[in-house]
Amino acid sequence: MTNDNVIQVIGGGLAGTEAAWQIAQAGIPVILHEMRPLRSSPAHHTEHLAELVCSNSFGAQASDRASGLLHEELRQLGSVVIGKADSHAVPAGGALAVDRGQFSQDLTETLSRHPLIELRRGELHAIPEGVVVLATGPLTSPDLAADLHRFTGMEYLSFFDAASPIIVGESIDRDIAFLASRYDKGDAAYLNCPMNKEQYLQFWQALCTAEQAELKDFERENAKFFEACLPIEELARRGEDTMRYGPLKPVGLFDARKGDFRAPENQSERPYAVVQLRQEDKAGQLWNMVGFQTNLRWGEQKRIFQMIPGLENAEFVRLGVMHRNTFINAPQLLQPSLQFKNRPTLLGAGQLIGTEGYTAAAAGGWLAGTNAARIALGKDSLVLPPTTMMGALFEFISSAAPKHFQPMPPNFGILPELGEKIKNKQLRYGRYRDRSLFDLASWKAGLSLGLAGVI
Ligand SMILES: Cc1cc2nc3c(=O)[nH]c(=O)nc-3n(C[C@H](O)[C@H](O)[C@H](O)COP(=O)(O)OP(=O)(O)OC[C@H]3O[C@@H](n4cnc5c(N)ncnc54)[C@H](O)[C@@H]3O)c2cc1C
Repeated sequence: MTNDNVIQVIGGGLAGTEAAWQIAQAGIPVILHEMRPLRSSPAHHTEHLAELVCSNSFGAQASDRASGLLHEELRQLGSVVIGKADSHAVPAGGALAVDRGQFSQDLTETLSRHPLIELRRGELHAIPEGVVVLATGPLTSPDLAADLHRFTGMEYLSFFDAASPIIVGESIDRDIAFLASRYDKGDAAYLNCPMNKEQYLQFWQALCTAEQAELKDFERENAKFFEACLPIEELARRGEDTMRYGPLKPVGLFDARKGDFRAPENQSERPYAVVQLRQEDKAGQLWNMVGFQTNLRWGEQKRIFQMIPGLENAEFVRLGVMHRNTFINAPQLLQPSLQFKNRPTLLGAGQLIGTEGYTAAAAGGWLAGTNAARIALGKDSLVLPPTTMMGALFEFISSAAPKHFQPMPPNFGILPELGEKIKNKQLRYGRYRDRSLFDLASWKAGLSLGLAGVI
């Protein structure tokens, strides 16, 4: 590809894939650089674009939830990532979960077929000239990270994130595990492993005393975890009941083989704790352990997770791992258009700029890609965060941290009614009822991790 107008996107993860697609759809040629498979990150396993490194879920679908709202808006904005997520959805109650293999393979093929996209395999060691979208994620390769460090003159921020194990479906004991979605929402999509009190307490004790994998530099700096994705052993250490109020909460789950869960005589059948498994692939051959991200030694993972009723003979195709995720201090370095303040032709997207999670990465990729195309086309006005949630978030950021952001125009995107409600704090989100708008938005959609360093 020789066109002078060509835009370079670095990183073929969730954000880079979306950005490259939006640029190409705007009629601009784009080179998408992806270092895999020539060089892999510690968390990726395949050579495909938009690989999901841990859970296969993009979060709740309902449009009054932060993730669902972003899904809906991204759909309307022509997001290729959410479009393909819809095409490869697997049953997951009220969540948008995908067959990760089919999803990433389809995106790789779709982008490779686009006449304006050149998928170039190889690691970039320095930020190139021209219009560039930087989307190398939380595990940016060390050379490029050093170049970015030189360019920004600022230290990275970081936290630790972990991935959970995946189990072969046939090795799960279906006489014990039962199919159900919490509160009977949607299809009975999850496999649930019920525990009585004694089983739970033994399991809890085992987790509290289990051997951790080597933490290397993690220990020295007193590891900060991402609170929305804590390792299961860290939850266990926080108290006997913490897991029962988190991923193992027993409410809304009942084994239909035991009768009607609403009947008073069946109340005693309620489990003390429940481990949930979410379907990984369309065929239902693989299941991932929901909320079981972990940094235990692999031998310990097998020993302890096989204590879970129904998983006594579980065969693991992937075990949990933990990685340090780094990101830049976005509020100090970026404009709301995602352009770097000191080089407007360079844009950032995805978790590199602090937007944690698959859905948020796609949203940032959409915005950075759209703006990069507009810059290359010489358009003078740039799109600001266009979705309701992003709009609400940036509005909030503007008022909370005026020194870091320009005020947003009163534009609440394409679901204006919801946006207004969020802005006026009228809309509360189920389990986040007691939290502020900032907490809610930061968890799902924002530049919050960047903000955490400055507010
Ligand atoms: C261990 C772990 C567990 C996680 N669990 C979850 C979860 O359960 N749910 C969730 O929603 N989110 C989870 N996340 C976060 C999620 O993975 C990210 O938010 C999301 O993938 C970010 O998308 P991205 O495009 O910014 O980065 P990525 O998806 O990581 O993509 C970045 C891409 O850039 C490439 N790259 C890096 N450096 C270079 C270079 N120099 N040259 C060329 N290419 C390069 C990488 O190979 C990669 O393909 C987890 C992250 C980690 C690390």
